[in-house]
Amino acid sequence: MATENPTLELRNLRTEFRIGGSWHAAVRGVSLSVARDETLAVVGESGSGKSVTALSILRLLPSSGARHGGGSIFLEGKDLAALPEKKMASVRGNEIAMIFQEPMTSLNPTMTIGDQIAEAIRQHRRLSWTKARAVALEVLEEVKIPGAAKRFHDYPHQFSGGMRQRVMIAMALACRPKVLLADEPTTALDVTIQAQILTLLDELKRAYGMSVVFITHNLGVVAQIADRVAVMYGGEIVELADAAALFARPTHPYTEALLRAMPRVDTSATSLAPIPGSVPAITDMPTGCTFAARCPLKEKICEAEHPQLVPLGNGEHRVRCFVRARESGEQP
Ligand SMILES: Nc1ncnc2c1ncn2[C@@H]1O[C@H](COP(=O)(O)OP(=O)(O)OP(=O)(O)O)[C@@H](O)[C@H]1O
Repeated sequence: MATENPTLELRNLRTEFRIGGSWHAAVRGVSLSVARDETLAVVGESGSGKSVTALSILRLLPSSGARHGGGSIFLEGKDLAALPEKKMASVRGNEIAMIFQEPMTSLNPTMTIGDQIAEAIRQHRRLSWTKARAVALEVLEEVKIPGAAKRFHDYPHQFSGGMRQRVMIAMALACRPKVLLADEPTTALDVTIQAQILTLLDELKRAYGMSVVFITHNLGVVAQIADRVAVMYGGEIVELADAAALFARPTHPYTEALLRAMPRVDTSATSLAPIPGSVPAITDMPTGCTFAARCPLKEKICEAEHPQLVPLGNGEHRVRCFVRARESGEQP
């Protein structure tokens, strides 16, 4: 889907891992774009390639056993895949920041919260400790930590899970990145705290004019935060659409199955429909459609040929499915 002047754009990105002496792709030709002020949710089951896509953008994959298998990663037109490592190091944290599911693993338990944020700022900006601490306090206030000035001197274990995630967000946003990659940042939190963090991220995105890539397996979270959605399966995007269009007209059978597996608060239905089968291993990718083995609509062609991501109607909605494309009159 074309986004005008995207901040971040992936074109045909491919990432491979070496397993048992040969290379296998975990990200298989992913193209997407995210504009300023936009939240793109990347959704899919465990193993569908969401995290590897995010780590590939930051070039944070292990240097042995993983490789860039092709494609480009444009940040405001600059191809990160082609940058020397030294320049890439300054992009990380400065222009693109990332937050993860479990803040405790990223925080230093022996250092106060304030000093950790100040240190993160000093890695990218030439500021004195006094100035960096002042900026750190400002960002702690921006992420709405109550009594920020006092909590500045506390250690990570003195914070609740939700407050620790706010600290991680403060640290990520301290250098005003253009892009925030958020990998399941609310999964470990209870629903109320999760909703508060999603609201905070949305406010910060607007305030700073950021682009957010939000990775989750939870369509409920997608409904709360996303402007657009990329559904991933088997290392590929299988459906790409505006969030409203995706929920109104889910088209790929995998998206439909994800929606059926999603708990709902607006109906009395209590039974969820788990998706039978599992995501294929990267060592065992089928030649045809990656979802064919689990698909209720499967036809002969689905096992024999690989479908392309084709536009439906006005092109804002795309799907990688022979059957759905044919139904809508498109040729995959
Ligand atoms: N270091 C690695 N070496 C080999 N294979 C890997 C490695 N990291 C990830 N993979 C494989 O790449 C595929 C995609 O994994 P990825 O972590 O991106 O999925 P995901 O959709 O983010 O799932 P999760 O929500 O569990 O993180 C999986 O099949 C996984 O086993």
